[in-house]
Amino acid sequence: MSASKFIIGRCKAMGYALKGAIILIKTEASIQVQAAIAIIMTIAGFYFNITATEWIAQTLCIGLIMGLEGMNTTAEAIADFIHPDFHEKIGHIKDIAAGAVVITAIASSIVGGIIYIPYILALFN
Ligand SMILES: Nc1ncnc2c1ncn2[C@@H]1O[C@H](COP(=O)(O)OP(=O)(O)OP(=O)(O)O)[C@@H](O)[C@H]1O
Repeated sequence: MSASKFIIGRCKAMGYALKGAIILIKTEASIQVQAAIAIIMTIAGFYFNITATEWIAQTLCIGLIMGLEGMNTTAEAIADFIHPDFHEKIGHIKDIAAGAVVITAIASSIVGGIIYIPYILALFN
C-alpha cells in the first residue's frame, strides 16, 4: 500500500470515529450527563487552579469514564441487535458492561476526592 493511500485511509477512519463520538454525545443520555460533569470538573479545575499533574489525572478519569461508557453503549447495541427479546444472558452481558463503567466511576470519584478535598478544606481555613 502506498503512503498516500495509507494516510487517506487513516484520515477516513478518523472521520468515522469522530462521527461515532458525535453520535454518542448527541444520543446517549449517560454520556450527556458525564459530559456535563466533565464541564463542571473543568470549571472546578480552573477555580481551584489545580496543578498540571492533577489536570492530567482529572483528564484521564474523564476520558476513561466517557470512553468506557461508549464501549458499554456498543455492547448494549450489539446485544439488542443479536437478541432484541428478553434473555437472561443478554441481561447478564448488559449488567457486566455497565459494571465496568461503575468500576471506573468509583476510581475516578476517589481521584476527584484526593484532588479536591484538600482545596475545599483550605477554603475553610
Ligand atoms: N433483552 C434483555 N434481556 C434481559 N435483561 C435485559 C434486557 N435488556 C435490558 N435488560 C436489563 O436491563 C438493564 C438496563 O438495560 P438497558 O438496555 O435499558 O440499558 P441502560 O442501563 O438503561 O443503559 P442506557 O441508558 O445506556 O441504555 C440491563 O443491565 C439488564 O439487567
